[in-house]
Amino acid sequence: MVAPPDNDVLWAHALHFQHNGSPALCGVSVGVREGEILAVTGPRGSGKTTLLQCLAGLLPIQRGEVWFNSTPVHTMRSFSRERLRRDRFGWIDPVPLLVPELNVWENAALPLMLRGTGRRRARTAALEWLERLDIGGCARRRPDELTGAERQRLAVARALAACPTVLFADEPTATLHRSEAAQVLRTLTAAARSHGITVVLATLHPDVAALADRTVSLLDGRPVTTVQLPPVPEAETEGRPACSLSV
Ligand SMILES: Nc1ncnc2c1ncn2[C@@H]1O[C@H](COP(=O)(O)OP(=O)(O)OP(=O)(O)O)[C@@H](O)[C@H]1O
Repeated sequence: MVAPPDNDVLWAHALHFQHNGSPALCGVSVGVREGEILAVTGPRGSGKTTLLQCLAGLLPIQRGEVWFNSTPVHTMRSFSRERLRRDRFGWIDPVPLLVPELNVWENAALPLMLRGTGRRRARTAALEWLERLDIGGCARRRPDELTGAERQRLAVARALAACPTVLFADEPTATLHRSEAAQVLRTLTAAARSHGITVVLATLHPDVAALADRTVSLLDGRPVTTVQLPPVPEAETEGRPACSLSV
C-alpha cells in the first residue's frame, strides 16, 4: 500500500475497473488537491464516468486504491461508502434525478435533511441556492413543471446547498444550450471557489475543461499526457500541419 500525499483531499492509485468483464479503467492514478477544480476529459467511453464513480464511492473498488483524506475508501463496506457520500460528497448527473413527489425547494433541501439538518434550516439553505441559480421563483413547483434547463439548475443548487467537501459533476451541462451551460458552469465554479469546495468535473468539451485549474485526460481507460509543442516561426510552418503529441 502506498501512502497518499498529505495535500490531496482525494487520491487514487493504480485503479482498474471492469464492467461485466469489459475494462473501463486500466491503471489510473490521480490526486485532487483541496479546493481544486479538476477536469476529467476524454472521448465517449474513455472512462470518465467510471473514474468519478470510483472516486465518489459509488462503485466498489476492484483493484487499486482510493483515499479520501486519510480514509481508505477502497476497503470500506457499502454502508460506510453510502455514509461518506451522504455526509461529504455531492453528485450532479448529466440528466438530473429528481424526486417527482417533492417540490423544488424540498428536492434542493433533501441531501441536507438526509444528513439530519432540521427542515427550517435546510429550507433556508435550499432557497438561498435556488435564488443564486435564478430559479428561486420556482421553489413551490414540482420538477415536472420545470424546463430541462431549470431542472439542471435545481440539481446544481441541490448539490451546492449541502456544501459538500467534494462535488462530482458528470457532464453537468450536457443537455443545456451553450449560453445556458456557460452561465450554470460559471455559477458552479464561482460557488465552489468561494466555498472551498473541491470539484471533479467530467466533460467532453475543452471549453468546459478550461474553467478548471487542471485537466486529466483519459483514453480507453488510461491517462493521457498531451504535450503541446512550442510554436514554430511562421516561415517554417508553411505546408506543415499543426500537431500535438499524446503519450
Ligand atoms: N454499466 C455498464 N455496463 C457495461 N459497460 C459499461 C457500463 N458503464 C460503462 N461501460 C463501458 O465502460 C467504458 C467506459 O465508460 P464510461 O461511461 O466510464 O466512459 P465515459 O468517458 O464517461 O463515456 P461518456 O462520455 O459516453 O459518458 C465504455 O466502454 C463503456 O461502454
